[in-house]
Amino acid sequence: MLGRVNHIAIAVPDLAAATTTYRDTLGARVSQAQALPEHGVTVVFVELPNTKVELLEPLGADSPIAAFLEKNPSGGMHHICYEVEDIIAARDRLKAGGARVLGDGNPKTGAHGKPVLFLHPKDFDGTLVELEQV
Ligand SMILES: CC[C@H](C(=O)O)C(=O)SCCNC(=O)CCNC(=O)[C@H](O)C(C)(C)COP(=O)(O)OP(=O)(O)OC[C@H]1O[C@@H](n2cnc3c(N)ncnc32)[C@H](O)[C@@H]1OP(=O)(O)O
Ligand SMILES: [Co+2]
Repeated sequence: MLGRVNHIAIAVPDLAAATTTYRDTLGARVSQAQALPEHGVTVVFVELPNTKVELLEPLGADSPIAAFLEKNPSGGMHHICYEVEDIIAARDRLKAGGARVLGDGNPKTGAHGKPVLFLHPKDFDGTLVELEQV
């Protein structure tokens, strides 16, 4: 079911500072910031030869990453995104196996304009899993 790792996400308290760290200190290519109000975050992507790192900071009052940053004020690894060919088939197979799909269970459009879903971290070894249909 799983394809490539599309991105690994790091939640940060200050996206501009984290962008400077990756661009200047680490010499990486970093995209322009994308505000995603429907997801409660602003993101940039660090472009790497074999995958991407998504840096994300809260956007708005109800950001889903606010509690994470309260527990991890310096930031931290937030989720891993795997590519799938058929996100509905993946969702249905996972739900049939008892996994919790977050939100209303229907895919939303992610930062890449593709359908995404999130799976509860408690069902996947303490790791928030995002699936992106490619
Ligand atoms: C889609 C746009 C973009 C893209 O790539 O295209 C993005 O990736 S946007 C990313 C931001 N959006 C999301 O993360 C949506 C899914 N996330 C959620 O719905 C919440 O963050 C949730 C439910 C995973 C956690 O919410 P919250 O922290 O408010 O709830 P709890 O405090 O009740 O947490 C429950 C339990 O899970 C642990 N937890 C929370 N976040 C994480 C995490 N990132 N990794 C691992 N574990 C996590 C939390 O510590 C609680 O554990 P407990 O032992 O009960 O304290
Ligand atoms: Co993501």
